[in-house]
Amino acid sequence: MEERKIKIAIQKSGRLNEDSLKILKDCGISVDNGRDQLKALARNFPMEVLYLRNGDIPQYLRDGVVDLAIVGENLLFEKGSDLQVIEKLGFSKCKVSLAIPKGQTYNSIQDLEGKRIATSYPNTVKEFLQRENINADLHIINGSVEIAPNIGLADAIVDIVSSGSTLFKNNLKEVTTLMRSEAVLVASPEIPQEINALVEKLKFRIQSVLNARESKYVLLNAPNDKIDDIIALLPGMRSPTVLPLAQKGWSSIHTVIHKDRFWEVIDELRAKGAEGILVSPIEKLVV
Ligand SMILES: Nc1ncnc2c1ncn2[C@@H]1O[C@H](COP(=O)(O)OP(=O)(O)OP(=O)(O)O)[C@@H](O)[C@H]1O
Ligand SMILES: O=P(O)(O)OC[C@H]1O[C@H](OP(=O)(O)OP(=O)(O)O)[C@H](O)[C@@H]1O
Ligand SMILES: [Mg+2]
Repeated sequence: MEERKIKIAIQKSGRLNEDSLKILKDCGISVDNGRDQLKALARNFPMEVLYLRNGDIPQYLRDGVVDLAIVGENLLFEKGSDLQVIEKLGFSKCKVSLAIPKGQTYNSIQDLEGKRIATSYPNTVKEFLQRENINADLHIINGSVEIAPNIGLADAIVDIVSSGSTLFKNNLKEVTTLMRSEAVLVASPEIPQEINALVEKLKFRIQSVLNARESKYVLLNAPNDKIDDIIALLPGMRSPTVLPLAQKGWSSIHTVIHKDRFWEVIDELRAKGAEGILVSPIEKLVV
């Protein structure tokens, strides 16, 4: 019998499409980009990719039409809170925020009482208003939400904010954040047992890719009498590798540094006498 493949849903076009395909590619799984077709078979992994509208994906997961999907966390909050997130993927980071016209004063959430709020995320806004004990009128619009206050349709909006440039261009200011979001891998509650091992295999690959994206491989040279001081600075994986250089009295030290600590550690290393510091990206990091 033919092996059952993983069916994964990816956004057909939009913010998540490219990075979703990129993460699969980094996992060694290559597929066509979905520009011309709605379904594609991966070339080197038992996987079928379905290219769908983001907003439709929660229902497909629920029905078991797909086993896995990559969506924004904010969409799950809006219409998929019953679905299980199996991995945060670290891209498409954004906020869902409330914004009002720049010229308006804002003291507290209470200012929204009785106001009109335009949004594409009604459930998210309703939950927020309920939590804050506020009554407001919701206007549901599917796109270009930021235009609503300028055309007199609403007093405030709730929409996605990333760089803030769309708010800026529309003369709006962010006043509060309802939630933070990033792309996530989500599972269907109906995943058949026969593909559990495949799902685990994919998860393992994704984790190795994400670990690698977070870290840098660092090589440096140091005089032998500085090695202990330098090693004390290095977080490393287990402990750094120290190899003698051809030049007497010197060694080469190899280690892995988390990208968030990177510049801080490099400055400290230089201060302790490290030289010839070479930094490279890591392709996969299996821990
Ligand atoms: N400016 C942005 N910066 C970062 N992430 C974003 C941004 N805009 C949207 N996102 C994230 O990408 C997801 C998809 O957004 P996008 O606008 O591409 O599609 P959509 O209109 O929500 O869905 P559909 O596929 O149904 O048309 C959002 O749910 C959000 O998580
Ligand atoms: O803070 P910024 O960096 O400006 O990003 C925020 C904008 O990005 C998204 O729209 P998108 O470009 O996806 O267009 P859409 O309305 O067609 O979905 C979102 O709906 C905001 O309008
Ligand atoms: Mg959008």
